[in-house]
Amino acid sequence: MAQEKAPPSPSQDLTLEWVRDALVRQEDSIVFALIERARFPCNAPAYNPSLFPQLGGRSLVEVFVRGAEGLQAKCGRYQNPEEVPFFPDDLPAPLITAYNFPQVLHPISASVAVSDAIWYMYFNDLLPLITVEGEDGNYASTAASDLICLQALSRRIHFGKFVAEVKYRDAPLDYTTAIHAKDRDALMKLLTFEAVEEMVKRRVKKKAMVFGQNVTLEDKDSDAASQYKVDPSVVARLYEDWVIPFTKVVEVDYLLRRLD
Ligand SMILES: O=C(O)C(=O)C[C@]1(C(=O)O)C=C[C@@H](O)C=C1
Repeated sequence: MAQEKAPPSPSQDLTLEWVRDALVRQEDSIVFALIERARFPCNAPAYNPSLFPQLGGRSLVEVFVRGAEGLQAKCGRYQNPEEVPFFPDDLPAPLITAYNFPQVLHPISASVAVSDAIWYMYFNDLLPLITVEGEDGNYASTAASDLICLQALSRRIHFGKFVAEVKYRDAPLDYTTAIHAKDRDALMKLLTFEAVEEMVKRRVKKKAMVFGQNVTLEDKDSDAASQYKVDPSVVARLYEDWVIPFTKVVEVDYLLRRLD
């Protein structure tokens, strides 16, 4: 039986091809997560910090994400350098011995994060574009779907650290000059590949069409089948306006501290 081969570990194989393959794979997780979230209406009460006084001034979704991160921290999630929590303060220590994750990033990578920007974008910009207005009371399921979306987006965007590390190793001299000059614009120029960005946007739009179509047993396309569960152009816009720009900010922030 044909099976996907195991992914190479980043320490053996830290190439631009490897990190780009990882980003392509993560597109699937993001598109599927958005499709799942879009099953529910907006469910605004889950995001209102003053609705449930027993939550101490936090929204239900914030309580959910903090609680989930606490549990996952105990189970070792954040020992993996690919994972970045939204609420890093006060996370409990892991209960298990650390797995020996390959340490390919510079230690300053732990201080590079754009979690606040992802959080703000997700709730204020993206959710209104993928959900219909209204509420159905499924606040916990909605918050659980939000967590999956947020974690998938965060992993993808913070993967910029690995992309930046590869690019630095491939052309240390070019990058060193810009890093010493603290020249964000020069770094941004060095790491930008517009043709790759165009391909990414076209591919995620296509994935939203393929993964999000309504499947029927009719031979002919019915109206239902031609509607998508998440608007493919919104997924393309998510990448164009937020995912790719945030990934590039992570890359620049990482590179600026790469020689500390
Ligand atoms: O593939 C790369 O080289 C990346 O840096 C990733 C990425 C992206 O976020 O998709 C970001 C910047 C480049 O211009 C192209 C693509």
